[in-house]
Amino acid sequence: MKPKAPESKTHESLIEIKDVDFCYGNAKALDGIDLTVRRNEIVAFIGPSGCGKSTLLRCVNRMNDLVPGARVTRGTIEIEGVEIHSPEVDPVELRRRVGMVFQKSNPFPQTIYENVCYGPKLSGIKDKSELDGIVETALQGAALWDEVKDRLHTSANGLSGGQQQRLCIARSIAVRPEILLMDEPCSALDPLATAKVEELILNLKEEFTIVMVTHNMQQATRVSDRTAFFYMGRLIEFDETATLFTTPSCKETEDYISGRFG
Ligand SMILES: Nc1ncnc2c1ncn2[C@@H]1O[C@H](COP(=O)(O)OP(=O)(O)OP(=O)(O)O)[C@@H](O)[C@H]1O
Repeated sequence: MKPKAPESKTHESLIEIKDVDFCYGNAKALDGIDLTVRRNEIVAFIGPSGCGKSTLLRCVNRMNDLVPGARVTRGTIEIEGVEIHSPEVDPVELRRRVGMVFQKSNPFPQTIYENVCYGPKLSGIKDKSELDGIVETALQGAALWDEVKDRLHTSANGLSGGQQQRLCIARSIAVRPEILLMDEPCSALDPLATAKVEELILNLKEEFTIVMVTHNMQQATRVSDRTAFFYMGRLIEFDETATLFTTPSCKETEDYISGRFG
């Protein structure tokens, strides 16, 4: 008898959000969100402006902790079965495991090399050859190595917008996170740079689990496995991307994807 193949990790739940309400002061921004993200999938969050996509994204690595008065008021968020607000979870370590890429690329005003090895250095790595290896691997992973390998010690500000965004992705993956959160990572890029970053995101899926906010519905269809549609702080529908965009179950989803509002 053939030995049983090792169970695929593809469908394992990595992030489990259960019945989450979130408030900024007294204003409720999220209402009863239930959503599970599987390992090595790409989930897209879509919906009209102000519906809570970025808020939910920032809940996953507790970035909202930095906003005064902002808090989860109900429900739980677990990563690999551990509630991220429990006392044993160090938010700094959580943010290493759950990296973030922002809408506008934000390289530090330093060299390309220094940008990528910033996180690893902070975590105590000092050995030059180890850092060199980390920088090369991260830049390769971000599909930027060939373009910058001869100018690693020049300023990151000399890169194009698309290259800067890939540098920020390299900086995020240099600390080996498990999850990458991306908040409209292509919204400041032209179509060519967007295509490169989208291709990169698809490749990163082999190693990472990705949750991305996008206003671009074509981008969600090109890149994501599953899509979540939000409206006024609620998760209206969450399904396989092809299903959600072709045969949505809810009227609000249909109205939004067909451009009737938003
Ligand atoms: N720092 C903040 N303080 C107070 N309210 C906030 C803050 N950030 C967001 N909000 C409010 O929370 C709600 C959800 O905002 P959020 O940014 O999560 O929406 P979004 O769907 O990501 O919007 P967009 O697509 O425009 O980025 C909005 O009503 C917004 O005004």
